[in-house]
Amino acid sequence: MNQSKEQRILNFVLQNAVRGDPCSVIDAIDTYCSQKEWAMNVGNEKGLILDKTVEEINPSVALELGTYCGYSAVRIARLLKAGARLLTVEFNPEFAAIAKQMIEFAGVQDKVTLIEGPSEEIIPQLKKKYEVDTLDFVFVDHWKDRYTPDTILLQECSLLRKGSVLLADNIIVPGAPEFVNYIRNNPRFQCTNYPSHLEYMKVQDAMEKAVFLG
Ligand SMILES: O=c1[nH]cnc2c(O)c(F)c(-c3ccc(F)cc3)cc12
Ligand SMILES: [Mg+2]
Repeated sequence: MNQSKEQRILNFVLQNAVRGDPCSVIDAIDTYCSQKEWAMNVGNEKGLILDKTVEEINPSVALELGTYCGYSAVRIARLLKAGARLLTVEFNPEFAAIAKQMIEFAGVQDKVTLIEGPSEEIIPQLKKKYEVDTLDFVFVDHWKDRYTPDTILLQECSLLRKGSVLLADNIIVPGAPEFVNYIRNNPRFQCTNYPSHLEYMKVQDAMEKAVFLG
């Protein structure tokens, strides 16, 4: 049966990166996706904005919505302090299976809990089933139509505290105009826009940071 693009990305990592070395996994994915096949990893330019945000917050508990192949899960987990953890949610079973192998090969599996399912079902389970109190950091990178409803759901489930930081990808491409309108006009969030480029392309994109004010 024909291999998927995501399987080809994983194979390239297994053959070209170093087991247990997250940076080599990140570099291998970026090499493959810039030279061979484009894929929707956050990439290295926006990835540096993600890195700086994670380092600034130094989160104990982080949530990622949209795992895909695990590129940003590895990016985030490699920066987490001892005992800190990342919960990452992926709806697509094929993507989740690839991401699991990617996370394990990178050697960050002890910091990462990969949860397969729709975000609207997983978010309400985080407190009781996944023993989350509140989230220090949320990387929003799943599907533009879920950005606003899931941000509202996080608040309804009391998962945000004063100072919790959301970082959303793809503000320009594919774009999340309804989310931008919601979050920038919501007095409970302090927003900052970070212009950048679409992964592996010379196309304008941006990330939006939103700090919950409590
Ligand atoms: O669906 C997505 N979820 C999360 N991140 C994405 C992304 O970073 C993209 F670039 C894109 C994208 C896909 C096709 C294009 F032509 C442009 C952007 C999509 C997603
Ligand atoms: Mg994205």
